[in-house]
Amino acid sequence: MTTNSSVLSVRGLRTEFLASDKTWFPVVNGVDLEVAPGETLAVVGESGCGKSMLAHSVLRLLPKKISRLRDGQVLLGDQDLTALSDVKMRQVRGNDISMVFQEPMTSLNPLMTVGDQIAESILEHEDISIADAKRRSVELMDLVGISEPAVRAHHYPFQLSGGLRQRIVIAIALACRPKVLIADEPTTALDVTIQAQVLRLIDDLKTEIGMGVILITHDLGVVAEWAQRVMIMYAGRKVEEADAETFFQGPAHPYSRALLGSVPRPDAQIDSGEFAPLVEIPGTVPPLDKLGPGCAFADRCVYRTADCTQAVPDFVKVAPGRGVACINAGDLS
Ligand SMILES: Nc1ncnc2c1ncn2[C@@H]1O[C@H](COP(=O)(O)OP(=O)(O)OP(=O)(O)O)[C@@H](O)[C@H]1O
Repeated sequence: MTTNSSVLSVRGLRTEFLASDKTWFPVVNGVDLEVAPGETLAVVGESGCGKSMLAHSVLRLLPKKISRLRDGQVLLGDQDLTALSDVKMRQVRGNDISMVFQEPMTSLNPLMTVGDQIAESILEHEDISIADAKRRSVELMDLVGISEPAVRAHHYPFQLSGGLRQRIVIAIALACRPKVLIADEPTTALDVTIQAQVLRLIDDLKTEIGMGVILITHDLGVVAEWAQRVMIMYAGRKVEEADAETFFQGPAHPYSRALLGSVPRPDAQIDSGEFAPLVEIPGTVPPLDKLGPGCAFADRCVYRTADCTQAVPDFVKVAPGRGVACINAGDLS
């Protein structure tokens, strides 16, 4: 069972990929998470840290043959999604859990008008007439910021810009009023103004229908504005979790600190009125199939000590809703 306050509960999730030498290596490694109704949990980390694979594992959309869900539970209410048949899992997807991917074309049918695609999604989940579903699809298009929705409802995906297509995908994802929405960089293709509109839309609906949101993003500005809780991933593992306010006041993991140092912040304004330059984190995320025995961040960490390369640090809960996986976290200045 999920806890009373959670709509989705992930326990000890481990997903593996097949390396070129035919051995399996973890890309999601023992991850736990909880999402409450009406809450946005931001999942943050550099490219290749396993954020998308975490989302794909929850939805059981992993590429077959080269990847496998090795361990763990994904609890939606009292249902463990890892134990469902493929048929049952298809009913859960797009009904109880929806996902918005980075690339909208992967989610749209090129041979159907966008209005019909939204209406079809509504009809799958609600007992209303086709005419009402079409009317609702136009309303949803309006809601996600598409001008002239009644006209554009008759367009095919290829006739719309990338940004408009992404808004259609979001309309489809929200049409069934899911319990959980997983949004993987949902606004990457959109300009900043539209990005804020779309995030506000997700936020409004989240509050209105008590949906839990997992928001995967590289953008800490987006996290600060829209997320209540933050989970930082590095090399397939959860390295820090905190409520957003606590996190921004004082991130506990050296990686989180480095990430926060790498974004321009209004409070970092320097005297000339310019923003302080970005601080890059030296090095890159190591290949996940070649990780050593210690902390995967050790090579890039300014707080590294000899012990860091001995063993992978445990994720330790330091306060309710707060945890960190760093043996030196308590001593960072
Ligand atoms: N198709 C694939 N084949 C082999 N390995 C893969 C594949 N997709 C992902 N991986 C492995 O999974 C790891 C995590 O990838 P994932 O896409 O989850 O990262 P991410 O944090 O979502 O990055 P991004 O922000 O760029 O989307 C990669 O570093 C890689 O080792």
